[in-house]
Amino acid sequence: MAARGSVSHNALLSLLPRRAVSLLPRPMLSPRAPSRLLRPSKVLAMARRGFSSQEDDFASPNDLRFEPPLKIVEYPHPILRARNKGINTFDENLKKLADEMFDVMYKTDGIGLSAPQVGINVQLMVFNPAGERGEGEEIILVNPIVYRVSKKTVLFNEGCLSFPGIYADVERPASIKIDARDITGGRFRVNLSGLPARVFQHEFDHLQGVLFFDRMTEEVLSSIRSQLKALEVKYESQTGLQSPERIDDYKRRKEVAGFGRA
Ligand SMILES: CSCC[C@H](NC=O)C(=O)N[C@@H](C)C(=O)N[C@@H](CO)C(=O)O
Ligand SMILES: [Fe+2]
Repeated sequence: MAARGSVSHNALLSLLPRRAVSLLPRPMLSPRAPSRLLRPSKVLAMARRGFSSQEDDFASPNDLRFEPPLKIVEYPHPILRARNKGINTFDENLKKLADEMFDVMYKTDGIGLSAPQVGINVQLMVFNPAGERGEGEEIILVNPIVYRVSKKTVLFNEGCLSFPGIYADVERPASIKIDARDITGGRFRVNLSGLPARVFQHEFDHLQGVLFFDRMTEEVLSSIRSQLKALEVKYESQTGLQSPERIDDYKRRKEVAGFGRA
């Protein structure tokens, strides 16, 4: 296994099934607005600069400040719906943050974790589909961008660390092509399929403020409605605040329809 925090692009490639990926720019989904297809000229300019469309809104040192041990933020905390800033400082603090995210992910039996789930609103995710320290490969992705998803979709019974104990079916593309930066700031492109594609998409959604129940059918959503309400009640009694969202008043977010395709 590669050392924590230093998973290389090559390690990621060796882990995952891979088909040749064209280097030609293709329409890309912006992390700021996942449903928006960017113009090829804009994509090219962004690729040359090496940043996503959020370059005007990067995280400051203050945005990246954290106190270990990290705690998982649960639904319906508004942090999970807040905007997540891009990262352009690849320093020791970022490595420590990723390290701490792995710690809390393993402790809570997770296979992936996004920064907003630990209260840090930035474009960072970690995952290890093996779910055990010392097994599988630890992947860290910074400023990920999805530029292609497969037409083929698959159902999977998903759980989310921000919704403890709740599992339900979510349909997502079977495979996906992404651009991202690694923990040192190096850029790479990769194709994901199988469980890595599933975990990536779940975490990528978190980076857009999208939660797994936003992608459930009405029928599936009904099956977990009472559990979601219980979390809303728990939030209200713990914080003394009104829940910022209620499943009973739920209106599906337009941008999540069609897996981010306009
Ligand atoms: C299938 S994508 C799930 C990713 C999720 N990450 C953040 O919320 C996650 O790790 N969820 C866990 C509840 C999970 O899926 N855990 C595994 C291993 O225990 C499980 O099979 O429940
Ligand atoms: Fe989640």
